[in-house]
Amino acid sequence: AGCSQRQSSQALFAELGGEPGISAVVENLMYRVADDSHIVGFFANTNIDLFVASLEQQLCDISDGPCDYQGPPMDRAHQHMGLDDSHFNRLVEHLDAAMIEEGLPLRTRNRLFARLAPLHAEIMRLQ
Ligand code: HEM
Repeated sequence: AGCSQRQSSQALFAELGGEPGISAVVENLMYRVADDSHIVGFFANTNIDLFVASLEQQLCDISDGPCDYQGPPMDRAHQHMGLDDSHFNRLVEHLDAAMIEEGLPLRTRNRLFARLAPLHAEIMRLQ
């Protein structure tokens, strides 16, 4: 019981492995996106280095890490891309698979998804 109490009070950022952990997950995610013909087209004109840096910063920020997300709000960042739930769910599946492969336990993955879930409405707002 002592252990789980300590674990539940640990910042999500630390559970994710800090910046190296987040960056490993994001890199793993990008290989999966690159291999997925259902969504890779959205990134055709994207500067991947900038995208990766921005996503890492956002994940650090929402996991209570020492970062301030400096990118555009999620509705503007994704406006008029024609995204629907099939694209969103695919990205979430890849993110989960990436976190599993990087060794993150269910509870950590679920904690991150709980913080990403509210972004769904924002991302879909201007489609
Ligand atoms: C929880 C879901 C998502 C999160 C947290 C997220 C996060 C981000 C972030 C942080 C950026 C960078 C904004 C910038 O600095 O310019 C971004 C841009 C982008 N996102 Fe997402 N995104 C999500 C869902 C999706 C989905 C489902 C797709 C398509 C399958 C997608 C495609 C893109 C593309 C193509 C860009 C780059 C736009 C550009 O080239 O400037 N995103 N997203």
